[in-house]
Amino acid sequence: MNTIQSNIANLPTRYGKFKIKAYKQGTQEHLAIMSQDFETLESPYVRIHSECLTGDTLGSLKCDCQNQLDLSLKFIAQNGGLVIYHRQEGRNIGLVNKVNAYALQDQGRNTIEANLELGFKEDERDYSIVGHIFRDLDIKKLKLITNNPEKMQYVDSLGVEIIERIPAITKSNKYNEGYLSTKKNKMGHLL
Ligand SMILES: Nc1nc2c(ncn2[C@@H]2O[C@H](COP(=O)(O)OP(=O)(O)OP(=O)(O)O)[C@@H](O)[C@H]2O)c(=O)[nH]1
Ligand SMILES: [Zn+2]
Repeated sequence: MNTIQSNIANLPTRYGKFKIKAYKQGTQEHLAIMSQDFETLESPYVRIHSECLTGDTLGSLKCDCQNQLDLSLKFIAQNGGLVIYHRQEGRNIGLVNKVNAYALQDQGRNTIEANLELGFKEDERDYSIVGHIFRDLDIKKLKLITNNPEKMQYVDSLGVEIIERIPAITKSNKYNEGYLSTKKNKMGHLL
């Protein structure tokens, strides 16, 4: 798919100073958020963060997304690396479908059952933009911040070496316990 990209700009944040670059693939726009020293790093820390408006922005307690994003931005500001803000909301089913999935979860379905009932796979994400960003930013080895083995397999399939996996585990609460246990027991997440 045709991809266009922006120039690099400065982004000072509450976590520290970053540089950002935007990429557009089809109708989706994504961000690479880099530490100041990014270009000097041989094997940067990398977080591929999947967009979750309800968690990242609204502070929803139904998932662990906001805590993971917070942890990643803090860690990368301090230790050097890159957060890819991968804008595939709701494991790429979009907001309307994700809210419908949440309505089904209100009736007792788990996160996988709700997706299947709406006619989607349990995970519809496509990581091709990540490969594009790695090539663009010349990343050949990295330390990946994730609990998701599928992300590791994807990075591996690009021929990019994962030197180390850093777990992205945050404190659970009574609203996301079920979600986290489904991810662990049914989706193979390393939790
Ligand atoms: N369809 C759907 N998407 C959800 C639900 N809860 C969270 N999401 C989305 O799931 C994505 C985050 O996936 P997670 O499984 O939490 O984590 P991950 O990105 O696969 O793995 P980590 O790298 O370990 O964080 C985001 O795009 C969220 O919007 C849900 O119940 N249904
Ligand atoms: Zn979330």
